[in-house]
Amino acid sequence: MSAPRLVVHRDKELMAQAAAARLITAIADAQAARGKASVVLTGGRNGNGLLAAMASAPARDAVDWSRLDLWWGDERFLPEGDPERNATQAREALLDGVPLDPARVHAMPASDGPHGADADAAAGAYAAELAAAAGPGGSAAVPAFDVLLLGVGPDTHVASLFPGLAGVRERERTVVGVHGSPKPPPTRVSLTLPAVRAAREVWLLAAGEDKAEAVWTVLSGADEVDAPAAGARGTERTLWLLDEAAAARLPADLLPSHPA
Ligand SMILES: O=C(O)[C@H](O)[C@@H](O)[C@H](O)[C@H](O)COP(=O)(O)O
Repeated sequence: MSAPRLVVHRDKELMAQAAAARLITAIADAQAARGKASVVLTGGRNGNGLLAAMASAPARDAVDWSRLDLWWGDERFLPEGDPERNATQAREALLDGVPLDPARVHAMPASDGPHGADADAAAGAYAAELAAAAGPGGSAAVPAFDVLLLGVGPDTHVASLFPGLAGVRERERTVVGVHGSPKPPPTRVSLTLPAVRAAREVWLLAAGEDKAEAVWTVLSGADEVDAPAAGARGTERTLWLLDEAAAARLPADLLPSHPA
């Protein structure tokens, strides 16, 4: 397992713009190599900031949007169209402005969907959708995601996997219902770490001084149950995309030799 790579940018705006350019290139490279690309989106300020930066990126349409499969790492379990849903925010930031194939946009179920208010049933349905999409190159249960994005919470959570809670301890299922989330809303649906670790590349996004302790905790060797971001790694690469404020607590030996 290769060590995580860090890239530190001047501030959160530049981090979002650079991450957007990096994602555009990664998608275009995957599509050139395999004819399609599969990306897992994340919610939160950094995740949505990246999508907004993609929307205005000069190279945006180097992506063949019609051959891009989009999934989510987690979702707030709310009614369809709720402004707090990650899918709603992603559509506003980018998705409604690019020619995606709707059949390739896999939003997690809403709380007023076919599973009603049963987040565990919604999680099971999303796991089945992932398994149906898993082809050659993927694990038995999820597609071979090219890039899986994760915002990192100040408590080191990623997706809706929170320190010490049941979701981060899950080792069999790929998607779980989350109840009692410390970050509102309390009910969510989330990929688990086994699903995260099936991705070729995992990119962790952290900007702002409120993330500095979490970044230091995780990169200093914390256990994944205590610090879920510590369990987020790709089969080919794990990349931390930071700004200087979020990297401020890192000792010199953990910092990249040259700031980006
Ligand atoms: O549903 C969510 O809220 C996100 O998926 C969550 O995992 C988010 O990525 C982190 O909490 C970081 O959020 P910020 O970037 O806003 O700090």
